[in-house]
Amino acid sequence: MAQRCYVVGNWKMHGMRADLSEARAIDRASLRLPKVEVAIAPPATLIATLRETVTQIGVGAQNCHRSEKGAHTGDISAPMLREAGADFVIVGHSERRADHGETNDDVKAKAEAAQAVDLGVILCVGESEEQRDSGEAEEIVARQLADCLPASAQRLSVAYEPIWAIGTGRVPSVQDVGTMHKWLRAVLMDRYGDEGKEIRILYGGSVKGDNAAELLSVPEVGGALVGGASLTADGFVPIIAAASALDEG
Ligand SMILES: O=C[C@H](O)COP(=O)(O)O
Repeated sequence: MAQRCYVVGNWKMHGMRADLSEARAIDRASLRLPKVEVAIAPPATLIATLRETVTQIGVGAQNCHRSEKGAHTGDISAPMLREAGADFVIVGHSERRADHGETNDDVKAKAEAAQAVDLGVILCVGESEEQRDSGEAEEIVARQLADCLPASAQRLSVAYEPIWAIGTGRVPSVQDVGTMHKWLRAVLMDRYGDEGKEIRILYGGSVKGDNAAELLSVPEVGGALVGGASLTADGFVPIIAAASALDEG
């Protein structure tokens, strides 16, 4: 069965209670666009409230600890996120790798911790500008993915996010996105066999209403992980609408 396109907003360190009105508007719009699976990952402080606020869209977290509990001041575990109302968690975002020194081993452990409590996982990978310029982006990102993959494909999605495209307004060519997604699909099938065919591979990095249709129509692109443009209904709904229109086309 063909899966719905998955469009996920990562609010990063943005969002106060007042911003939930945007999430409500996105939720209402999503009711009119049921062919697309929509979700928002707000900051942890808003997960429980967002869960109670929306009815159509998924609610996720942006990180979890690799352990279930313990002496880890300031951290939040996967079971805690689940209890707060999260459906999924993003792991391995390049901002977490850069800001908190997360390694591929950490990312894999976090993904497995999330799966252990039946949270969906969006596992992020992506190359730096230097790696792209050196002509080795595909090999490097495919290896990064192979090193991060959890033992099971349960509720797993992957997000390809070239670091140089995040928040910059720059996007790779559709050819480059297509080539990368093909490589990532090969890694997933190599690891999980036929199950690897079903894993959605999202594209992330400067997705907006005006480039979403083009990016989402690339073969093997199963959705989008959206930062800045997901913070408002005006920015996010056109992306969801573009995904919905593609499905009809
Ligand atoms: O997780 C989302 C990405 O980092 C993309 O962010 P952006 O849409 O602001 O470029």
